[in-house]
Amino acid sequence: MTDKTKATGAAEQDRVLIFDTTLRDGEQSPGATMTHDEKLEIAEMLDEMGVDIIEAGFPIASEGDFEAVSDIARQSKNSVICGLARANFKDIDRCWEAVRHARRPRIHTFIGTSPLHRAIPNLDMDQMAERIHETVTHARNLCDNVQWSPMDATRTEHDYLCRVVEIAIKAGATTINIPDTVGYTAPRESAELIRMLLERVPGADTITFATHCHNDLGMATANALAAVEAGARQIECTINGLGERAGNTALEEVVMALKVRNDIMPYRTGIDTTRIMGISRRVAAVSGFPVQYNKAIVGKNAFAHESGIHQDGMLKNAQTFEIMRPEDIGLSATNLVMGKHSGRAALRAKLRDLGYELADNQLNDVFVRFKALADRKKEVYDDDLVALMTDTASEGAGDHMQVKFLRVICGTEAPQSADLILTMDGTDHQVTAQGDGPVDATFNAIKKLFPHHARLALYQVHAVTEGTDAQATVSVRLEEDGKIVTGQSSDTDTVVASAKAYVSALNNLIVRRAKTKPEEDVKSAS
Ligand SMILES: CC(=O)SCCNC(=O)CCNC(=O)[C@H](O)C(C)(C)COP(=O)(O)OP(=O)(O)OC[C@H]1O[C@@H](n2cnc3c(N)ncnc32)[C@H](O)[C@@H]1OP(=O)(O)O
Ligand SMILES: CC(C)C(=O)C(=O)O
Ligand SMILES: [Mn+2]
Repeated sequence: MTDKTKATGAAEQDRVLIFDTTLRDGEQSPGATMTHDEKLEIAEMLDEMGVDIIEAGFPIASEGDFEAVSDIARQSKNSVICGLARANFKDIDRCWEAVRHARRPRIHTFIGTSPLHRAIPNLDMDQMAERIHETVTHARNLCDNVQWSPMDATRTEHDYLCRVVEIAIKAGATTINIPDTVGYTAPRESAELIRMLLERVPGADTITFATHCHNDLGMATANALAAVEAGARQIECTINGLGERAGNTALEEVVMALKVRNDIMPYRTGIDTTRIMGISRRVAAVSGFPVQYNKAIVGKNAFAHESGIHQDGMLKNAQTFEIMRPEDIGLSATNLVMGKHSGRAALRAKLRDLGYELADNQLNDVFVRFKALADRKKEVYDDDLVALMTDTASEGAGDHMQVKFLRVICGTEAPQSADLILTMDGTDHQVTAQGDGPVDATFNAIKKLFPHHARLALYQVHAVTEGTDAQATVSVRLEEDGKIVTGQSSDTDTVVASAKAYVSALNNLIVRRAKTKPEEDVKSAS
């Protein structure tokens, strides 16, 4: 074993560590905020799929971030749990307080080292070098697993970059991450930078180099892979490439590229690739960022063939037009067409393919919903079933209210109006309200029955499948006193889906209030 493999903890030189930052850099995408429970769920899925390091959040950023990182640390099984901290003792202490609950904690501290970024905290080169020495030393005194990042490394002078990387290594950093913060580099340059650091920095062979790329010029995956070929052994990435601006390197892309082109990139990851589709769908749902149809690996069209020559080739030999098998990323291997004549056995098999393992009583419940949907739709597609499962998961047995009846009058003559019956704690309440459009009228009706001050932070609709009988999935995000809750629902009627999503968010809000306020306050607030 070489010194380098000792430092990475990897058994062999060909092992590339996967560092997922969906919950930190991914969540920084404007509008991608996830709730506490959603973060825990995604972290569990990341852990189970074999992600080596999960960056769970930025603990100093808010109480919510701190709680999320602490709880993810507590629930972690195999993954290293990492939190982000700026280059100051307060951030680092707060980060340690959160990650220390993990079986394998890591502190990730960073500072911008390029000329543009050095000007922000107004530090000259020497002062910044001193700050790096102090903060990495402090982090290392708390935790034996410390990652340091020179933010905007790809626009930092090489001599200065070598100098600060050496300081961080001497102060005890075990991983040095080289971020292309603004997605500026290109593959050859990305590789040369890692090679240059490995050659010039004393001690570089004792730590792991990581690559952290952004997709501003569409090169995040290529840049990350180039860095690996030059010696980086940790790739920082996010599910679906979620992240600031144009996003980060997509986990599914680098992992599948290393698997499919192992002949020319002989590196291994520890990822169970059959879980890719499941987590991609879940991250899309909870972040409210749908995956574009032609997205590599996880896009709806990634394995779809419509043109005759392609279909002919596929029928004769799938390898003619497919470089990987759909099953490898967890896409349905069976070709069961689901509709109103399907039974429980087919539904169970189909849901298993989609990543849902159900007990008998759960299956019975889902089957009733499936039949109701199949009565309204000719064919129930995989995405319809995923929407159905998401709906089932977001409805709790202890929900305070449910939509019982909704009739909306809409059309060219304003105002539109909604007749609504909500069952609230077992009692039906009826109301009529008007609004600017059917959804506005419906939301006004709900608000009349359940007055509140939560702000509607997001209302998003997308069609689950094609066709005029397609289901609509609606996501609603509400914000109250800095706390965020979401609700989701699907229905072939967009307004019904909207009403149910709004009510689901309000049910979550009630739970949230109960967790943060004394009993009496909760009652009076509603
Ligand atoms: C490239 C990246 O992804 S970096 C991570 C970016 N992520 C985020 O910013 C999300 C979370 N951030 C937040 O919640 C807030 O910005 C907080 C809580 C961290 C800080 O909030 P505030 O104290 O109000 O500061 P604000 O955001 O206005 O400005 C950032 C401050 O941090 C300083 N700073 C920024 N980066 C660093 C760093 N790496 N090390 C030390 N200080 C830093 C800035 O100089 C500025 O301080 P100043 O106001 O004294 O000049
Ligand atoms: C905090 C750092 C690693 C970052 O996200 C970036 O530079 O893009
Ligand atoms: Mn980043």
